[in-house]
Amino acid sequence: MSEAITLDAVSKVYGKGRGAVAALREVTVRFPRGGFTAVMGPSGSGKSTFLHCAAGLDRPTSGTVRLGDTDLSRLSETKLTELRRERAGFVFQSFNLISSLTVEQNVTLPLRLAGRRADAGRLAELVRRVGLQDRAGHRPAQLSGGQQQRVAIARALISDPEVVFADEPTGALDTMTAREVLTLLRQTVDELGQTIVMVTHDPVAASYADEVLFLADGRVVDTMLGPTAANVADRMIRLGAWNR
Ligand SMILES: Nc1ncnc2c1ncn2[C@@H]1O[C@H](COP(=O)(O)OP(=O)(O)OP(=O)(O)O)[C@@H](O)[C@H]1O
Repeated sequence: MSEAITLDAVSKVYGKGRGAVAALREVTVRFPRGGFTAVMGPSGSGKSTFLHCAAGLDRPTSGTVRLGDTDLSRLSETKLTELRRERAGFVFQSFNLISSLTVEQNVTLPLRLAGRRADAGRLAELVRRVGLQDRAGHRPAQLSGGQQQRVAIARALISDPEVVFADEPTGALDTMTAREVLTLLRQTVDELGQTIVMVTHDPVAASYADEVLFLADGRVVDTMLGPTAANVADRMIRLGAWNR
């Protein structure tokens, strides 16, 4: 099968009765292997819920999520945790590094949690790829925000995951640093064939993707191939994303 992730009629309802909120409504999407997809939409449109359901961090109320051929709804919590650790990588806005561990120890943590050892060659290659070969023994507090996010990217890639989920990966970075991080993500797609799904509110960040998925009110309302920042911004304005 050529899809990395498939969502079929995925709905997510928070709460019950009159207070219930439908955060996702019958969302059906296929993410191709080796593709870089950005997910955008106004505040409250369901982006985080979408990412959490797609990544097996949260369970849909109905519908099916598949990673490769694996139906996530059939997995126990333990199996789901294993799947996330071994077959997915995560990059968050706030880096989520462990402050007492060095760069190399942070990068290899997912493997060690799975009881596996890092291949020394692969670790060195990844640390070099993210430009931190001179910082391998440093701790996060000794690094800039951009460097910390590059550690997080190497950590996301160490298990050679089928997909990397990125949640506002440049949200805490200045413009220049954000571009370096986005270029690095783009290179992992072009050079390693990595699949990336990235939630962002930034049209410039979205322009690094192959395709943009626009959510509004829990539904996919549009897609855009070969996005430019200007086209994405225009579409977001028409969705009322930045109305006050
Ligand atoms: N744990 C929860 N309990 C109740 N409602 C929730 C919960 N999480 C999200 N929601 C609601 O679901 C809807 C979608 O939220 P979600 O966080 O997925 O949107 P988003 O597009 O990521 O928003 P933002 O851009 O502001 O982060 C919103 O109406 C939100 O209030």
